[in-house]
Amino acid sequence: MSATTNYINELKKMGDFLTLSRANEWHLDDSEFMLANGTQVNVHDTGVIEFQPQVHSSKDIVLSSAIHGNETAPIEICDQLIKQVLLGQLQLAQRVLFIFGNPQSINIGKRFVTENLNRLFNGHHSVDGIAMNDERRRAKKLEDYVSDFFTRGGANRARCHYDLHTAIRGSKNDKFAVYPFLHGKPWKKSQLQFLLSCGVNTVLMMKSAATTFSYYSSFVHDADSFTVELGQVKPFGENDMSRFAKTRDTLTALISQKEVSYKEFNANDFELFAVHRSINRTAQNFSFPFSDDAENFTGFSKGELLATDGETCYYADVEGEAIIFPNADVALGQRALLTVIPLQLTDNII
Ligand SMILES: O=C(O)CCC(=O)N[C@@H](CCC(=O)O)C(=O)O
Ligand SMILES: [Zn+2]
Repeated sequence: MSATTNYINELKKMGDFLTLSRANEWHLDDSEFMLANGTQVNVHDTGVIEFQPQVHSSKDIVLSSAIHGNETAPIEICDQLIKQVLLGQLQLAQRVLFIFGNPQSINIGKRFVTENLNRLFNGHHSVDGIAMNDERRRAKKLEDYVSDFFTRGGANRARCHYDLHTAIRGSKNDKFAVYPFLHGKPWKKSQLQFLLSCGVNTVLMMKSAATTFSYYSSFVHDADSFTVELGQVKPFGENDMSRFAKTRDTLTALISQKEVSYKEFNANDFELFAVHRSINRTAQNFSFPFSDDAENFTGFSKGELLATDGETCYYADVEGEAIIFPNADVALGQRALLTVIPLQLTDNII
């Protein structure tokens, strides 16, 4: 029996695509098969599995996790959903592409192996003069799988991509989403309603292009795409999965129902923030004046020190400027801190 036939039989029996992906860190031969309920399954690579239901569908949905390998809660959520589909316990109504981004980084329990995968999308994987590595090759492949998935779905279908993460630090607003820069296109209430149903009431609106997976799908494929932060990083086995029940139930409904109705849009249900600025680390001696347990969304008074990058000191220039994703250990040239300020809804929302 070939290795591929072997893994197909095992998948049909156990539904454990996560273990299969972790056992094949950077490559898995592709394969296709059909479930008893008529769902077409395509394994494109390690960590990349597509489901197409027999019924007519209207949405092409990408659910990614493990773009950072130590962010385990989203991996567990997706693992459960994939198992339910493979074992015929969940009947899909929509096309879905699940992605475990970086199986080797899951195995080593780290954010990445050589380089942060989420800084390599939108073409940043291939830059003249910079040597390729496993994460760069993986970023390119993931772009291609997403591109192929949306292209085969065809035009005039709803496209969405939820890239699921957890944050390194605790957050005053435990769950939040990053809405990639839309280049002037309007934000969508329907997407905020979906996020709220997931238990995410806090959204940061980016104001510039990025190298992230969610920005790639949004910019290149016009998908409704978000980075979704589902609480704080924990090792496998330490996540209280009851904290993710709303997210799991909403994702289940999204992929298994023809249409899902959400609570009517009410701006008061949300806390929206505009990204005020992004501070990059450019010097070896980069530091924050606050402790490692300072939470995301902690606000600073105007004039307070936010970060020191070599000779440059950054001070809050707006009252209440709040910190997001502070990380002094990033590679030189990369984002070490985002700051945000509250955003009042404008009319650029439909
Ligand atoms: O908590 C942190 O410092 C990082 C959590 C994380 O991985 N966040 C994403 C956000 C991506 C985006 O800006 O859309 C990342 O840093 O890649
Ligand atoms: Zn992450």
